[in-house]
Amino acid sequence: MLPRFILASQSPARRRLLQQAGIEPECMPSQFDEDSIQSPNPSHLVESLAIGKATVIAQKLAKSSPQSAVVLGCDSVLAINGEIHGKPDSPSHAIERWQYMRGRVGELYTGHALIQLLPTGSSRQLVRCAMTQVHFAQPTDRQIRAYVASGEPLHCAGCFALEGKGSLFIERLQGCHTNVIGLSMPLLRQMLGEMDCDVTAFWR
Ligand SMILES: Nc1nc2c(ncn2[C@H]2C[C@H](O)[C@@H](COP(=O)(O)OP(=O)(O)OP(=O)(O)O)O2)c(=O)[nH]1
Repeated sequence: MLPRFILASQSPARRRLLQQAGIEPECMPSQFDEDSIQSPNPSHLVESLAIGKATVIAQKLAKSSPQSAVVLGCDSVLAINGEIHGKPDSPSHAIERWQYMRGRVGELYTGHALIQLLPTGSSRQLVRCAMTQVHFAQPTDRQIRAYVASGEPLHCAGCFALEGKGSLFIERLQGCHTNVIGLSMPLLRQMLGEMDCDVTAFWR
């Protein structure tokens, strides 16, 4: 019987990454209050938020009958020149963000929290962070306005979708590219391995 893979996220991008890798997750958004955790350290921030999201769902599942399942929570932020940014607040905020980001290099951090629920009722957890450097191109103001008007950047922590129109404005990356989208797939494989789970066990 396939172990359950629970994605504690509403993110269609994260779900798509898993599905494209042959994992069909059960999506259970955590509704975790992301404002409840603040930190000047981006990796500490995203790891804390990721475990907060995963714990909400793991605790809900633990109340039902003991089962084997893994719960994955994630959180992504963009750090640029020491400032940490989540999703833009508004279209005008997204325009300002791009006018600042263009020509610069940002660091996209994604926290990953895995909680393994065992049939014995016990559980164990792992939290890791991955960082990818993002080299931004220099779109014109008109291009920035057009990109923001498309709506795409408004739902993304880095204010761009790497696999979408945003790809036009990213010169290059240094590090894992799926990490930028919201979930580092090689890191997921490594974390599952540390929990004695082979990622291929989730392939249908
Ligand atoms: N499609 C796409 N989405 C991206 C990209 N970069 C970041 N994102 C999205 C993924 C996440 O949905 C969002 C990061 O925000 P969070 O980590 O707080 O997750 P979110 O609040 O969306 O959902 P969650 O808290 O996991 O239920 O930005 C990208 O390159 N492509």
